[in-house]
Amino acid sequence: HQDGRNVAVDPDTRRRAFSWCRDFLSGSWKAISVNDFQIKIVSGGLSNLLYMCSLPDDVEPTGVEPRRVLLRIYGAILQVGHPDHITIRGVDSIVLESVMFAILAERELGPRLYGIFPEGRLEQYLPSDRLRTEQLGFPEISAEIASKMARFHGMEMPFNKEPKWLFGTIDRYMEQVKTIKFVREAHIKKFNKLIKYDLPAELENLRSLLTATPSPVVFCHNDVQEGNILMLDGRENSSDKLMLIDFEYSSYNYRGFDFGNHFCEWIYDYTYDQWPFYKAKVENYPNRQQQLHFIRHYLSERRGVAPADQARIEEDMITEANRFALASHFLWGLWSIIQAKISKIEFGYMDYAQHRFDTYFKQKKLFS
Ligand SMILES: CN(C)c1cc[n+](Cc2ccc(CCc3ccccc3)cc2)cc1
Repeated sequence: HQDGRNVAVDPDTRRRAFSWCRDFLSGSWKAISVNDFQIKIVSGGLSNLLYMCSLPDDVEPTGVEPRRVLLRIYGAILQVGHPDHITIRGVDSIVLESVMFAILAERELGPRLYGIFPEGRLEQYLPSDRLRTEQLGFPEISAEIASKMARFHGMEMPFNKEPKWLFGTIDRYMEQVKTIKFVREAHIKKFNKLIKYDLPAELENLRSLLTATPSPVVFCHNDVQEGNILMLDGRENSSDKLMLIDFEYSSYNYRGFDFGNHFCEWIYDYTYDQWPFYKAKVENYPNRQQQLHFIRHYLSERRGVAPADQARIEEDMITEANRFALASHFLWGLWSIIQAKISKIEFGYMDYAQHRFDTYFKQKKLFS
């Protein structure tokens, strides 16, 4: 639970938050004063600022308005390619992401949406905990992640259905990596080690391998990792206890990427509190039996598949997932090299990139 540190919220944010809650939630929110208004910081990351806003305990909602909401204030993001200045997030991505959030909210696949305005939005506050990396492998949890992913993939969304996100993003990152000039000795040494992989040549091998790997184009989450999965409070005995969140990178994409990327995230624990601030255990990558378990629950949303076909379908999906896992290593490996240059967050991005590419070449031998 991130009930927010005791950090006081600055008066200006308190005033703006209060007026958004009053104007967009209405009901009892119009009956309280700014002093009665409760606000606590949930997370003050660089990309988004999150606050929990509540009515005072002794005030009940008069109608359908929620008594507690999550206020998200869009942060400026680091525009890659211009590492020396922060630009305001591109308008197009805010509009697309807001439409996506609203549609998923209405279809009950994401948190409810109570207010939306240029600076941010008011979302349903979900009492919950984020999953821990080790929980991804728990059979019951893995089964529910698979069925939530299947529901996500079944969505018809008003976005471009050309599957250009994966290699469009990889190609863009590759161009940026080619122009990066590291100055810190530690970065230069690690970068020179990475160069030995001849990544531009390897990218062409990956492109042809995946072109030869059939994978349906569906609406993908693209970042199904433990930090983006909520374990909802009070659902201990329910089979519906998880919610996928953070759709910032969602797009039409090859289904295999969501499988393989999620399988890769079983390896990486980002909560490690010492350098390099992640823990990698390649042995945690799901084995064949765990992959089958995931795929069977993903397919269980489907009806009437003949048993003989089922075995063949499962086998093909295992190949599909493990080949697209290579794209996950490649994509986030390149992303991490760029972050090493532009990010202010203390994290072993170059070490992480090296690990992703090392694992890429190891798994390539096994799966392709
Ligand atoms: C942009 N995007 C959807 C992703 C980027 C990277 N990754 C892999 C990944 C995830 C998390 C991290 C750790 C980021 C972090 C940095 C400092 C402190 C805590 C976490 C690194 C790489 C997944 C998705």
